[in-house]
Amino acid sequence: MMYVNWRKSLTEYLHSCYFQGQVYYSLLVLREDIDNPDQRISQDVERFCRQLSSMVSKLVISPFTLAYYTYQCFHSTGWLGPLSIFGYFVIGTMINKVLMSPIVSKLVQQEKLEGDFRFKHMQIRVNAEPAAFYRAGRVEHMRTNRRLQSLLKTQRELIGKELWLYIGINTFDYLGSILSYVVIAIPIFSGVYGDLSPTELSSLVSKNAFVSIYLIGCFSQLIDLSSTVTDIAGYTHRIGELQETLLSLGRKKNGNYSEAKTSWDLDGHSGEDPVPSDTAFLLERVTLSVPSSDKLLIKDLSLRISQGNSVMIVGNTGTGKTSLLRVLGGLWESTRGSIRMMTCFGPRGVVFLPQRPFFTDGSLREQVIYPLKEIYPLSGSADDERIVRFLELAGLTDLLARTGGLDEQVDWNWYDILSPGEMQRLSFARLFYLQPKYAVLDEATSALTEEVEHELYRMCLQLGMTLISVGHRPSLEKFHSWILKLHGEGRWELTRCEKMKRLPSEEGH
Ligand SMILES: Nc1ncnc2c1ncn2[C@@H]1O[C@H](COP(=O)(O)OP(=O)(O)OP(=O)(O)O)[C@@H](O)[C@H]1O
Repeated sequence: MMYVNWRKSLTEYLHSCYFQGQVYYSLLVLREDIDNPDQRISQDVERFCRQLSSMVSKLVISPFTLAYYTYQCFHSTGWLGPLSIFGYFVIGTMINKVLMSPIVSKLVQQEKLEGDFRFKHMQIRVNAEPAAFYRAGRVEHMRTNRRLQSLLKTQRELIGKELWLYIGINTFDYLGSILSYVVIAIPIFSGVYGDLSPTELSSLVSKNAFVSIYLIGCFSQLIDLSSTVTDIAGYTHRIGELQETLLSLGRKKNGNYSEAKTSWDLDGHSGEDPVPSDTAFLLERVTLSVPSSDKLLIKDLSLRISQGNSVMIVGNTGTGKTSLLRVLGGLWESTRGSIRMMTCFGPRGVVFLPQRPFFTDGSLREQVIYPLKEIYPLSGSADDERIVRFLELAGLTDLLARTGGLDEQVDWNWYDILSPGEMQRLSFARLFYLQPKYAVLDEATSALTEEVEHELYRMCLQLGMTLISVGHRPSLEKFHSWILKLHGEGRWELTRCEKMKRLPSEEGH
């Protein structure tokens, strides 16, 4: 029995070494993740602490059990027993090391990809509303799936490699059981136990009985399996819940916005309702309340937003300016009245610049052309020139140098390396690139100076966009034909803006 315990102690020790490797690499990955502020850190810290306490307990106990059983083994078999067991496990360790090395690097890769995948999820959760304004569902789905696929591929490779390690560990377990018989056989056949009766001898041998050792092993495997089954049951439950939620959301889909309008239209067909081509939104007696509290924001608003008639929405904080844009974008439903969006999302229709700029992962080009997956409508150097020109117009020439080119794959988080003003400038570069007929700007220049704001708005008008903007500065009024003032509690006021007329003469300067 003592040989068996010996073997177990050494196996445990080897496992703890392997475990130590895992923990060490977890630490490296953790450090890498700290560079990217991520909810994952708290989970990793928790996991790490659990692993660490388990490892420390094993490392503390192992030397004592090793010393004790070495002595016991030496006592009953002489030097031969401990030496053969040590030799056996040294060979085992060497083979295990060969099998473990590729696993450790794969494990690191898997942890990194898992972190990237979770980070992407977190990014979408945090920026759900801005992403929805961009109708970026499909493109973000594609990008997230790409990360998931590479994570799954690495996990499959890891499982393949772990299989060989487990085969190795089990083989050593099995051969170790036989070795325990061999070790006890040596003193028996060399006459050390010559004075024992056959009954006493058989009881000595039965202490190392192979079947009982293996049976215990089988039972512990079964017990291990039950924890796996518990995990699977938990995951299945969670996935079931998610599926039910998605199904119920699908059923509740906003009737005012058809499937065609949930994505961007690049061909210019809105697909339904033959309507005056110069109208973007038609609101008839719209009443709008906050969904969660029924707080009345706008009552009986009728408005037609058509080409050339830019509208500026003003009002105090919390009066419902952004909420009105949410309704226009189909993110919220109105309480009463009808809202018709008569154009499509995208370059031929309307593009929203949400209050919080939204950036995805990827190169500078991907930020500018977002949420398009590919450049549009030009390609090659002509498109590069356009992008560079629009970056210049947005005042971001230095960004091109910082990123090292339009297509340089950067692994930074765009939110970390851009100032709020630069984020807004980059959003405008995107808008210039997409050149929609209508641009909905929600405090899109709040972090910029009046001069820069003037330049950016002037450029929008030069590119033929009709603006629907939310803003606080009176200096913005001159870019709009109408001012919609929200007073709160449902009250509003629509006035014609005379200042707009002065703009063309200014452009001459
Ligand atoms: N997602 C939400 N869920 C519930 N209530 C919300 C949500 N977003 C905003 N509100 C509430 O709706 C009201 C109007 O908010 P909204 O964002 O439209 O204000 P706003 O006029 O754009 O203000 P600001 O000038 O600060 O941007 C506020 O009382 C706000 O607390």
